[in-house]
Amino acid sequence: MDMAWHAQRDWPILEWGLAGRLRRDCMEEWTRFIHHPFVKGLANGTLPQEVFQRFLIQDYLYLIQYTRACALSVHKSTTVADMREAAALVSGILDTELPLHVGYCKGWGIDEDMLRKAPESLQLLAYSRFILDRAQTGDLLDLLTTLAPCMIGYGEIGARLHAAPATRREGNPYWSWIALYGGDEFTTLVEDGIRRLDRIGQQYGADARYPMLKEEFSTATRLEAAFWDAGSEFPLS
Ligand SMILES: Cc1ncc(CO)c(N)n1
Repeated sequence: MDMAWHAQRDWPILEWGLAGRLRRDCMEEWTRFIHHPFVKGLANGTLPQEVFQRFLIQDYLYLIQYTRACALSVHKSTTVADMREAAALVSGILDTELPLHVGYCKGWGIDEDMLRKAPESLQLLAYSRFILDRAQTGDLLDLLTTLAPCMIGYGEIGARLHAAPATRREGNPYWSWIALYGGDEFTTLVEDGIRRLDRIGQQYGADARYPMLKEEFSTATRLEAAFWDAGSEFPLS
């Protein structure tokens, strides 16, 4: 029996609509992102703790920049319904995800002061400034397309690792990370994001603009793949 995880069978919405088309057309970059050695280290628990800590610090700084870009999606919305949806995502990150991240870092011995004082890595600078550029110069569709690999990719990684028989559960220090991104709450967020991208795509003429959208999705995916090494510049302590 084939035990491998297939989006088509295990999470079909991943292949649906505009997001599905972009993911398929950028499969080479996508594979490098979601099957990165860092992800394998999370799955089998062999990733060195210090490497994970340095990554978490950069990821916290990333979420702040990501939230600033999301805030611009409120400004770019042209209907009150779209504004509300965008604003809900901004408060969701500020009130739920960021405090969770701070609590999670504390469990790994990283306090808030360390988070605040940490220098931004080149990977973070490149990725966040790319997102903020698309957020400032593009419209709502450019922005949501640029933000899509982040949300969908972590959702797919979470779902894959959660389901894979090869993933170590007991005694794996990274199981809580896997459970978060493979859990129901994050899964629902990703599914809402996939539907929203498709709806905005239809509204904003995605078909005619597809080459540019593909470029945005592809670049963001390459930057996600590079981001696994975001902590590598900075030794702890
Ligand atoms: C770099 C990165 N991409 C995606 C996510 C998912 O929120 C995250 N926390 N960090």
